Amino acid sequence: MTDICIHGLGYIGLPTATIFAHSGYDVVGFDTNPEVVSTLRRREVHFDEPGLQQIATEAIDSERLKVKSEPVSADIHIICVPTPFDDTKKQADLGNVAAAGRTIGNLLKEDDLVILESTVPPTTTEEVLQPQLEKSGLVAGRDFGLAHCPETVLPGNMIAELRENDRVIGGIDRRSTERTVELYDSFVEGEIRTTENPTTAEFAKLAQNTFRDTNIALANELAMLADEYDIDSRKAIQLSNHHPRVNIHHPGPGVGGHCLPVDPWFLGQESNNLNLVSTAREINDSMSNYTIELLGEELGTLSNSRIAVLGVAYKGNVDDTRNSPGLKLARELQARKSLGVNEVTATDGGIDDIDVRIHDPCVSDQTLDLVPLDEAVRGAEALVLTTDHTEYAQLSPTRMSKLMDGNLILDTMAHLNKNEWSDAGFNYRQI
Ligand SMILES: NC(=O)c1ccc[n+]([C@@H]2O[C@H](COP(=O)([O-])OP(=O)(O)OC[C@H]3O[C@@H](n4cnc5c(N)ncnc54)[C@H](O)[C@@H]3O)[C@@H](O)[C@H]2O)c1
Ligand SMILES: CC(=O)N[C@@H]1[C@@H](OP(=O)(O)OP(=O)(O)OC[C@H]2O[C@@H](n3ccc(=O)[nH]c3=O)[C@H](O)[C@@H]2O)O[C@H](CO)[C@@H](O)[C@@H]1O
Repeated sequence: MTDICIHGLGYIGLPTATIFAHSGYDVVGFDTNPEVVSTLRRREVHFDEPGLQQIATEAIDSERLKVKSEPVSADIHIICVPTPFDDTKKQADLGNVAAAGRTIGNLLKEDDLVILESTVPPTTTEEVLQPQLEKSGLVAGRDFGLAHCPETVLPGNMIAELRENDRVIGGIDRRSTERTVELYDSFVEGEIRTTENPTTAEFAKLAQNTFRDTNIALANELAMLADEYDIDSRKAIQLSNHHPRVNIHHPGPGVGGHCLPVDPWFLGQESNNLNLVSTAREINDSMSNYTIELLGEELGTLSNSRIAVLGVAYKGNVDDTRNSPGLKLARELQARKSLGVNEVTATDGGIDDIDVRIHDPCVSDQTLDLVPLDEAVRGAEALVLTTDHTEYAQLSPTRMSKLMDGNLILDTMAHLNKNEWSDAGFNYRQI
């Protein structure tokens, strides 16, 4: 008998399935993507997450975790499916959550427990998922349990955070909440806090990411302002942060990933009260334009320039390119070529024929036209560092200088050693 069926074996579902298996449960991991299933059955993890390959393989080898392309009946179902943002409707796309609900509804037995882990707009558990489950004829709260338990792990540190982070759990009734707390208590070392309903748990999760996104927007605005005074924004922010009640985040090339650029929109998708939050989103989204402005300022013109964009993962040491600032920058520079935009110099109305080459040591996506480092850098007038991969901290300015035709390095994450690059003859700029 299967104790737990996990629906969706991506960045969240696979580590979760693995940790439950290691906690002694019999777990089936179900994914609708056959490639994910076959890759995992070969004992290969289809994305980079430190430490996961080993513990996932151990869980599969022990047969505590079975990977399947069909869902199974189980006492507990945990939903970890994607919840992308539909940019045209400006709403969360909850199609995967509804589909998982339908699938589970077909398998549901009395006294089962269903837990939604995916990040969703407030009310989703009760208004989108519950009706799908109740198509089974069973009633939530009476015949089966239902709760939201949002995931808060940080990519790159997931294995530790799965155990150590605090959790918020909101069931549709007290018994659903208690059963869910008991389940997570088997491995969570942080505090488990409960809410009176799933909506509060949904809201609290979104508020965390909205706080971070809005804080980064403030840092980005401060960076643009500091530049007007010709001062180092990061030093100023660092000094500010010595105050016991100030904690400003870091500026950068924009905010990427599957969560921060999306979750603030979920929070207010039905509301007219999203003001500060939506402005913050716009500021963070505009950082690619600001980066292009800086490039134009330093190069004089972007026409016929060659630019190397280093880093298309959305942050350092991960392979995830979802909403990546580096990729957005590269695509916007490339679009100027095809559109014939020449706003930066605005002198001759000609075409910005920009040769943009992109490199990333952690990303292997064949569709992105990535090139080896030397090929990206050779003949470039400017390097733009958009991801703080550890590997990039080892770049040799002397070697880069020999390959390049120009001497501009735009270090959007302040990841490199400014003195070392300046001493090597670079015009070093950061955001
Ligand atoms: N990635 C993160 O850092 C992170 C952190 C916290 C919360 N979350 C949230 O967790 C959820 C999952 O995100 P992710 O990054 O793991 O996504 P992902 O795209 O990496 O993985 C989701 C998996 O679900 C599968 N899937 C889609 N529909 C399915 C269905 N109906 N039944 C079974 N499998 C299905 C997909 O094939 C995919 O393999 C999202 O709501 C996300 O916002 C993500
Ligand atoms: C509240 C919180 O911590 N939530 C985390 C977040 O995980 P994440 O990987 O998306 O988060 P970040 O590491 O913050 O990166 C996001 C982007 O912001 C850029 N950035 C970051 C800090 C900064 O000072 N200046 C920046 O510019 C960075 O480069 C990157 O592009 O959401 C997950 C899913 O909900 C959570 O589970 C996880 O806890």
